[in-house]
Amino acid sequence: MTVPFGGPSLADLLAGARVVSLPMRVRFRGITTREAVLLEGPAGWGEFAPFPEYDDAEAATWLRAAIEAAWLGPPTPLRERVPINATVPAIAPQQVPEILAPFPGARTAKVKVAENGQTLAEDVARVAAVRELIDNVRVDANGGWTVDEAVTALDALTADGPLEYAEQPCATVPELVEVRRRLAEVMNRHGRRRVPIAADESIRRAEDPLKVVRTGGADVAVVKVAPLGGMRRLLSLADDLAGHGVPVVVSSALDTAVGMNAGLAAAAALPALPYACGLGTGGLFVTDVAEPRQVADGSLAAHPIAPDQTRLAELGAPPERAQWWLARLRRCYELLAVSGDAWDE
Ligand SMILES: O=C(O)CCC(=O)C1=CC=C[C@@H](O)[C@@H]1C(=O)O
Ligand SMILES: [Mg+2]
Repeated sequence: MTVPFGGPSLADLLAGARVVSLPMRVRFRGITTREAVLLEGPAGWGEFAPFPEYDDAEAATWLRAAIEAAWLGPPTPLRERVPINATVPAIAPQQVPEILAPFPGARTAKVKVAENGQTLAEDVARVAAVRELIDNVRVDANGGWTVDEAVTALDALTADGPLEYAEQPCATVPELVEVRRRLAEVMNRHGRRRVPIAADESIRRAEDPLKVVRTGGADVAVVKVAPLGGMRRLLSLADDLAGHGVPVVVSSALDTAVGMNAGLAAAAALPALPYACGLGTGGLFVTDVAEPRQVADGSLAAHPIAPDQTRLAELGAPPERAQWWLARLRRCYELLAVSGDAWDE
């Protein structure tokens, strides 16, 4: 069997693998339990946690990122702390103060909108409740609107104040281009500040992550370590995006404390960090695999933390789920090995 990027063998990976299952405080992205495989290697810990519905080809990229973290370690940091945004799931307005409590000093909030089964009035009420506590608000629709719905919704959501940006208002790149153009007209007519468009799924799930930028569909790019295949790949994409004048926002993929190490390390190594990062999602778990990092003055310390053995034992996944994850890890390893992938340092 070929060993990918001169890194670990499959036996090395499995030797240090722990499958965990973390209960969540609130439903987020339709899930209430987050499962992950944590890998211990010579450079530290890495996390393999592609969402269950992803196929093996997409999941293999996440494994690449896990191996990079545990066998190669983080890139050289340029800062010690990383500013983060508060993340607000699609909850009722009354729950907003409780959701914002674990983010002391956060100056930016990201609010989920366009949730299945909810109305625009609910989105408007949630954003209004957030604005009472944090005035710089961005929204994330996860591609849930049509072009018409996005224009109507973003018009309504800016009636009482500007939005920092709207993340993935529609699913496809041509729709993002259209929304961006139509919104500029509407905002201009109302004499309001333009709503910049941020691309998330159009970057992390795309064959060509630069396409959305080249076609004029995004002002900002949301970048995540695991779906991009690692910290160094994220840094290299950020460099290409900077060449197009597009800044990045590093976000989590609902990572455990181990996966968060990689997001924070990537953010700490970026030459420019103009936006608060979506790396404050640790608070969405009831318990995490390490003592939770505390948010102070709206930022998190960037240095890596190791998982706690007692917590790992307590959070161990049920045997059938552990088997499912280890079988997935084996298949993804084979895909990486066959692709002959190599570290591009
Ligand atoms: O960006 C943030 O504030 C937190 C991260 C976050 O929102 C997400 C993490 C994981 C899965 C995604 O559905 C979601 C996102 O769409 O950005
Ligand atoms: Mg998003």
